[in-house]
Amino acid sequence: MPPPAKQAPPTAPAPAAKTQAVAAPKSQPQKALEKMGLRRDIDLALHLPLRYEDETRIVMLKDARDGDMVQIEGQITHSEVTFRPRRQLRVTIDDGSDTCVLRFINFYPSHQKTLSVGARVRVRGEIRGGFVGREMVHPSFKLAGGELPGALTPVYSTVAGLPQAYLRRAVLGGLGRADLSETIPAPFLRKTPSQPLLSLRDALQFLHHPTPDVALSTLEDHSHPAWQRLKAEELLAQQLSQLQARRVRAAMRAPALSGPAMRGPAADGASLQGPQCTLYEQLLERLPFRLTAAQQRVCAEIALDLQKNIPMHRLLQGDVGSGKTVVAALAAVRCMDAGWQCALMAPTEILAEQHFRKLIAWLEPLGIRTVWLTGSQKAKERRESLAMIASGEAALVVGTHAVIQDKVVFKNLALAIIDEQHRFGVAQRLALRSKMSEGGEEPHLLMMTATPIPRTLAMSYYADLDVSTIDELPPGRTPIVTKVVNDARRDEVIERIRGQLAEGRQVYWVCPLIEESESVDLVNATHTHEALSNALPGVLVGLLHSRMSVAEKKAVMGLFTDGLMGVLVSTTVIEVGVDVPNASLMVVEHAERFGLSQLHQLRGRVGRGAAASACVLLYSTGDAPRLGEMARARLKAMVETNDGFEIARRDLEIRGPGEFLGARQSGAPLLRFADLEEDADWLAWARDLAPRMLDRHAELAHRHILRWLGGKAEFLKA
Ligand SMILES: Nc1ncnc2c1ncn2[C@@H]1O[C@H](COP(=O)(O)OP(=O)(O)OP(=O)(O)O)[C@@H](O)[C@H]1O
Repeated sequence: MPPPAKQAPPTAPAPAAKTQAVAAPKSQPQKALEKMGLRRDIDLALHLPLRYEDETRIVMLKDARDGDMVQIEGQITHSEVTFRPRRQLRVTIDDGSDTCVLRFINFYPSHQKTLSVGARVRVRGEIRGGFVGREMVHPSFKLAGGELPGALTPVYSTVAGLPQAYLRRAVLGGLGRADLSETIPAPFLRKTPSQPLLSLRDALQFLHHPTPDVALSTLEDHSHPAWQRLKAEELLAQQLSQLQARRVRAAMRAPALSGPAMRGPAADGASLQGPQCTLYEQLLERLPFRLTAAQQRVCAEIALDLQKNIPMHRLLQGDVGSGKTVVAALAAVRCMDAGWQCALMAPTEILAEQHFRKLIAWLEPLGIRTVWLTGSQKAKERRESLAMIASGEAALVVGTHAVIQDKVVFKNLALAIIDEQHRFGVAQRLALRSKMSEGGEEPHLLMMTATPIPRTLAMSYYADLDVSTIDELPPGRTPIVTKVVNDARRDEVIERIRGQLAEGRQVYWVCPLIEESESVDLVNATHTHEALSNALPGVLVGLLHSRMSVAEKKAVMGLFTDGLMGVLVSTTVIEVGVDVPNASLMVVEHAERFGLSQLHQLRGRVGRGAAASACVLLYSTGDAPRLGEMARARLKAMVETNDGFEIARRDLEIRGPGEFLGARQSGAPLLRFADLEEDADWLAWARDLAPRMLDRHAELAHRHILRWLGGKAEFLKA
């Protein structure tokens, strides 16, 4: 451990920039605090210790056992710099009961000065049985004297550039300044008559600086009353904000899309069900398949929402390949039947393009004008698209986030469909809402995701959304067979590719990186592309990665979609949404490096047609004798199940909910302290309290939400 760097004594964290006339440049620790999201006093106060150190007691050396973390106090009796086995400072301390050697491999002259013979010092570290007696290696130390602290010393999680001592003082400052006044109305300050809640101030004071008599296990397992208060607070904030979001939405107005306004025969003149047939009916009639029962159910749920004059906020979740796109298309034509416009956005251009291709194939024959809008488009084409959107000539707009840019003005937008919503942050969703609301009316929102969320999580995190689930795959799909194969057996895999190609099928090969920047031993997409091209003469092998230009990507994807390319080597740009039913084999290289949900998404690119499909997960252990435990658990789960919900459940088990939802990115209010299952009682308490608080103590409720959500609470204003 290097010697502790000397830090300038931290002042309290800078006040919010807004209140300063001239913003002073931020120091590195201040920047680090911001990076950790510790901006407001309350954020600092809620940054709870990872663990504690006990500096409240001095232990006599004779009572300390090897392995104990102890604080001792005594006199330095000997100090020397030795050079064997290497340069180090060795100091002997005597506390009257025994002696101990303090060893420092890295040291500064200041160490020698403080630890000079005759000095009385207070030292904290782990006692070990050393080669020549008991020792402490790199203990912390200071001159003896001064009172012992009355509380345990907190140790916080931190980042590079933010020393523990600075963070401690910042948290202490935050704790002192934050508004911790009571927000829970008095009658509710207990879960049961025997369980009154501590005040938030007392709870936080205690958790940051617990008295030494506390049973540490109650802090570790969060059963301590101070922890209970925090869990209750947090769950209440979550319930309040979700309920408030629902109420805000209920007060908003959206166009009620009830009766069809646009009737007429199909554009090609073929009247399908007589002249009065709606676009919805026409599209259904023209689909080459029948909707599954699950698709019919969710279509009905959406239809019901669209008829209301409050905006729909619905999450459509379904496993990979479960047929969400056609549900979206049917929602879109419902909207057009009523004479309104619809927009569909995807997070990447490849995905947006896939949707565009599919949708024009379905909708153009019905005479529906669909336009394409992305950032990379030529100015002229873009101008034309914008004009058609503004005039209403375009009934459907498909694109990337370019759809929510300022220049886009809709004539009458009624429905916005967002694919893979977890990739769109809350900010983008809000931009969409504000941009599209006109004359006090908001569009209906349909968000689609192929990462199913386990029910308990969905209920808690997306309680402000309604959730529709497609829990059934279209008929005739043969389950994908998944094999985990050591990278040493690559040749066999290539043989298998030959077999698939001979049957007229196509193959994906996915690699994690495109250049050898992160790890020299990583086989990258470029090398693999070269190797496969050599191994498969006469076969068109394509390469797709995120650093290619949009036009290049489009060209490669086009060749693969049209069946002209046999093998597509790719980085994870194809992870979601790509739909080429003729592809029957997916090879994932370095599968051990991918997350479970990501692997499932990748596997979902095959098995989309009737052909039997397979997924080969190539793994490599590098220099290690075997794979790490988590990697093994992921690969095992992939072999054992094809069910996206089960995969999501296991992913949650392996990673924990924060990681699972992509925490900050998702913008969903995640729980930091409470656990939905463990704290079911508090959840019930919060559910019961939230509506009463909003009705009768609106001011307190608002303060409570602000305390926990900060800026994110903006959109909860009525
Ligand atoms: N009811 C159905 N019967 C048969 N085939 C269907 C049905 N619904 C959709 N399909 C087809 O199944 C394939 C997958 O559908 P779609 O692309 O809509 O799935 P998705 O849920 O969006 O999948 P992903 O999340 O992987 O993008 C498409 O080729 C689609 O035409």
